Amino acid sequence: MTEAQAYDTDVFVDMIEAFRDLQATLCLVAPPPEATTELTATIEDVTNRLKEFEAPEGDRVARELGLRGIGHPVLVPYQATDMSDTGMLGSVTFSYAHMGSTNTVHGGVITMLFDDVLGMFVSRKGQPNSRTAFLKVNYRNTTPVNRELRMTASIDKIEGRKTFVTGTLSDGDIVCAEAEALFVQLLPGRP
Ligand SMILES: CCCCCCCCCCCC(=O)SCCNC(=O)CCNC(=O)[C@H](O)C(C)(C)COP(=O)(O)OP(=O)(O)OC[C@H]1O[C@@H](n2cnc3c(N)ncnc32)[C@H](O)[C@@H]1OP(=O)(O)O
Repeated sequence: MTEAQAYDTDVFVDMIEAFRDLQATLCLVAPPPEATTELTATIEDVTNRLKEFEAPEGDRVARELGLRGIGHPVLVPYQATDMSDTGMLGSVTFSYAHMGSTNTVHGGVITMLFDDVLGMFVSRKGQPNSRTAFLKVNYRNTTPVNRELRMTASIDKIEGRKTFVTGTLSDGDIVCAEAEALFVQLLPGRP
């Protein structure tokens, strides 16, 4: 993105934050039918207004790679707080939008987070243009929503086009989930 577009990116992230708040709030309410119908129309109005700004692949802000997890409406926003060539530390706070059973995070969302975080780390410190070949997640304990959790990622081995990585998600001293994954760098010319 150009410098002029960087400001617009910040404004876009504000909109995504507002959308995330909507998603989390939707998981907490029980509106009566009349209010639901009225709110549905309001959401449809917003969607139709946004459609006026549809853009070609490459110009879409949510797909801006540097913003992954933060500028994307579905991915989980996380912060990478420290990154070396072989390891990464980060933090993440899940919201009510990510809830499976009461106040705990849906397992599929945790797997999505690992795919995104480990994929980002492989792109930056392993081999760019890699895709997930496998991703195994062990759920060790339930994962709470609305609590800052710690993430780690590390590159264990690189063999040819293959980067083997592991990751953890912890609540203080409690390991919530662990992941191991293989990312394979695409052959030249592969879309
Ligand atoms: C800065 C901002 C960043 C931004 C960063 C953005 C981060 C985003 C992260 C999201 C990442 C995704 O979700 S990606 C989307 C989900 N994943 C996919 O859709 C991938 C679908 N699968 C594929 O496209 C393909 O199977 C590939 C690319 C994974 C591999 O195909 P290929 O290139 O033809 O390679 P292939 O010859 O089959 O395999 C190469 C080597 O890997 C091994 N291998 C391949 N698959 C496996 C497997 N499942 N389990 C074990 N080993 C495997 C082979 O045995 C071989 O080993 P050897 O004989 O060489 O020893």
